[in-house]
Amino acid sequence: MMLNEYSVVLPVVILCVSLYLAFRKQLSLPVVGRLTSPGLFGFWFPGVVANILNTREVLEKGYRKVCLWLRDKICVRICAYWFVLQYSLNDKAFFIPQLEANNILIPPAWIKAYKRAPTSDLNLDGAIEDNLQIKYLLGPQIRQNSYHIEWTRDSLTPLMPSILDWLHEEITDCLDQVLGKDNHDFQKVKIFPFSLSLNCRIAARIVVGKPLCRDVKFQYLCEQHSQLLVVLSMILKFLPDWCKPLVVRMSPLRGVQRQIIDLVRPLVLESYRKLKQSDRDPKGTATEPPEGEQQSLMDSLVRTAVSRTPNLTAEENIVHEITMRFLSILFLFSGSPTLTVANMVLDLVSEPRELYSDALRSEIASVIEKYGGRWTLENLKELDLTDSFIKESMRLRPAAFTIAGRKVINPKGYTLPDNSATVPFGSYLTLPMYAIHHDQNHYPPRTGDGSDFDGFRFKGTEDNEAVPLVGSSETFLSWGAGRHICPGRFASAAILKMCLAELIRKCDFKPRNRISDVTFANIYVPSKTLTVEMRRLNSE
Ligand code: HEM
Repeated sequence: MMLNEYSVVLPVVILCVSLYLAFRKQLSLPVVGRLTSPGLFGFWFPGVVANILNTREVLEKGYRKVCLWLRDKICVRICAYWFVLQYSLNDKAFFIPQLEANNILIPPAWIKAYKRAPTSDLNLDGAIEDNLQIKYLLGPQIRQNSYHIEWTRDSLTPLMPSILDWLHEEITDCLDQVLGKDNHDFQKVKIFPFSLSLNCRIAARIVVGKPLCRDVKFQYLCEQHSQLLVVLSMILKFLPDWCKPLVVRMSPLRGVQRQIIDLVRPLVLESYRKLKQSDRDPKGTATEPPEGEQQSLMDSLVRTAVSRTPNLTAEENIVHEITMRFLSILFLFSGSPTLTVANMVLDLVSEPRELYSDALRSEIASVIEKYGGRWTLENLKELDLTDSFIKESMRLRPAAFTIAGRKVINPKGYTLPDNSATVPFGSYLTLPMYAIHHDQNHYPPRTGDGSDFDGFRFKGTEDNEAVPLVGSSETFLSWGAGRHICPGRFASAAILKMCLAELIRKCDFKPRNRISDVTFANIYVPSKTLTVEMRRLNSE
């Protein structure tokens, strides 16, 4: 048999990783996952790989509960502790051995204490940096000076009422592009790429405005950039720090960024020069909608950047800084909002039409008619069924299995709220969102056919108040939790509602079965090749 370099390198890599895992400092917490006992060399490795491939099953195993009656019987409790491996609902943390670090799952009972933990102990930036590698891909300033959070809260959200018309226009134009303006035949649309392009358009319209957001080359570059960030962050995660810049330089990323910078430059410079000439609002907040052809929030982004970065004066540095900030906002839109739009359309076509589609269509038609064909924040608030439908879709199909990940950055470690263990520096803590969202004690199945999906469960009834889409709670964690809860959730909820309303108002969909989603490690996404048959309605 011929020996090649792989037959030598691969066993050495497996041996090194196994040795590292076997001798890594062990936690005194229960372990959940396959083949997790550190036996002979190499036995950890398949266990860790199995945990990556079966994250959902492993997490559910750790969360699983016995019925409350059994839980109260002490002998069953002891047996359950040792044999059934149910931790979260017994108010215990557990950990899943992974390659990069210990991944500790916090039980729901500790969420309040978890949210209050000081940032000097548990830190989001550390978790983001390790997972998304933003420092290497978009530059260290994005998280060191994260003024886009302030911009989202103080400019984007308050200006939503004035920019809804632009976004409405963009959704319509995107549908024209995908389905054709006058074509009323059914067409197969790949739902994930469609959703990605719609969300990239929305982000571009907000930040760079028209006409650039309509430029086909610019649209292509934005979509390519968003996808490159996902792939590269996954690769960089497993490489040593010293070679990361090299890998990024060898990838197409910098080339795509350079082209985007060239296209965005004139807009940034126009806004910056305007700002220098005016002495308006030095605090960097915007209270009025922008005017003029460009119709974007570029002015407010430049103003926030300049007020939060006093040493930013050279024009070329400003161009680079603002483009990178735009690309991080674009990345935010190409993540959860893209998955949510794809998932809500898939839920719409796969759930019984008579239960949801018809009711949503008539709610949307009556609201838009009442307000003369224009969407406003006020009339979007009247879409109670639409609000609930999107929330149910987000509940059942969150973008990840766990959420609110934090890294332990205190060198002395972090002591768990029940004092059961001190988790060492570098570990990750996170909440088992998927398992909480799928817990039938919080969310009973639909009456009638027992399906998990109950699209109108969050709407108000005579006995219960509505639970709005933007709301976050210990049983609905899609927007995160605590001090880092998503600042874009108000803008995002309005945009999601308008997207679904416009899709339902303007299109007809053929029903289809929802085939299983793609799961890998913590990721849970619809398949990129899934198609939905849709056509423009004649009345439009
Ligand atoms: C479906 C849509 C969205 C979902 C489900 C979502 C969810 C989240 C989650 C789970 C977090 C982390 C919270 C935590 O760790 O506790 C987050 C953070 C964040 N989101 Fe969103 N998001 C969405 C859309 C957006 C949009 C459109 C924007 C911006 C324009 C945005 C801006 C941000 C920012 C800036 C942060 C970081 C906050 C911080 O570091 O303190 N999000 N989002």
